[in-house]
Amino acid sequence: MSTLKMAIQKSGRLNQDSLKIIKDCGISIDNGKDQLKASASNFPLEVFYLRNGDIPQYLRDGVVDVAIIGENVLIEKGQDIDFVERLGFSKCKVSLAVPKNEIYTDMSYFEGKKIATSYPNTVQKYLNAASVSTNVHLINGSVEIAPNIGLADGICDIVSSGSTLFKNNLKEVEVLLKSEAVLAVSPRISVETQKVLDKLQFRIQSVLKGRNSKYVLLNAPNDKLESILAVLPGMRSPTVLPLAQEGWSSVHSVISKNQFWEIIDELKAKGAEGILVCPIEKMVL
Ligand SMILES: Nc1ncnc2c1ncn2[C@@H]1O[C@H](COP(=O)(O)OP(=O)(O)OP(=O)(O)O)[C@@H](O)[C@H]1O
Ligand SMILES: O=P(O)(O)OC[C@H]1O[C@H](OP(=O)(O)OP(=O)(O)O)[C@H](O)[C@@H]1O
Ligand SMILES: [Mg+2]
Repeated sequence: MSTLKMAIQKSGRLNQDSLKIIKDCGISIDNGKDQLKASASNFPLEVFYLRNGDIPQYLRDGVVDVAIIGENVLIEKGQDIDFVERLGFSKCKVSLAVPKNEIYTDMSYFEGKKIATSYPNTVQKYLNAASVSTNVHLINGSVEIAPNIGLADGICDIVSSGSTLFKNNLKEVEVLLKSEAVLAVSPRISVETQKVLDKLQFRIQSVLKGRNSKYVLLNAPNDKLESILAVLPGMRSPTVLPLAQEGWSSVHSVISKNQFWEIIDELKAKGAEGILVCPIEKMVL
């Protein structure tokens, strides 16, 4: 079997969650701190620790077969590279921001002005779509400081909680895109290696489904069973087992994290008792 070469970020925001998802797929890698490359002992996988910004080019050249990377970086530097899975972590936006006390109505604000950013292509595309002519100034870090030191009138950078903007007296005025970590694939992946990727992707999907679901156990009086079962989805349908105590049943089901609290409230209102909620490690449908 051929070996799948995967790039992950060497250090930074994506590193820990990328290693965690590989681990949760049951794959053991030696992630010694100073190594730039590591092999899995129980799956045909090699992991390369690289700078996030360099990864699109490595994918394009086929130096690596797949990568865990922010969708924002693909949009900026790898429009020709597809991704096959959204991974549900490192969620953020790429936004334009201006000093807090500026009056902002629309994109015409930026006409003839200067924007500092690490995302020049993304910004330029947005400016073109709005037919605004602006000077885009590339800087690689600490972008939010630019307006305060007179380097630019506005900035375009990643926004998550908004606290970096707040601390620098800036306000978000346009959201250019929303992003999360994705599994990107080299256009040069071989047919043989694609088979290994399919296996890995199957595992990743099982892990993600598990992360997005909870296993719920509860006790229900038999006379209320029907209405309780009506709010429970389950994988196929809920499991119902008799309790030792006459007139009661134990109900087991799987609930999506998104609907979780609504369903729990409804279950309680309908007479469910002793509700237990457990994490799901993996889910294979
Ligand atoms: N504050 C944040 N909240 C959520 N996700 C973020 C945040 N900042 C960055 N990200 C996501 O994590 C990715 C990596 O960000 P990070 O700042 O660690 O690396 P970088 O400096 O852009 O890249 P490099 O590895 O080239 O140094 C970004 O491309 C983005 O997708
Ligand atoms: O909206 P917030 O939650 O404040 O997050 C946004 C900040 O996070 C990122 O920087 P990071 O902390 O990764 O530092 P960096 O500039 O060194 O990459 C990004 O470049 C923003 O500055
Ligand atoms: Mg950063």
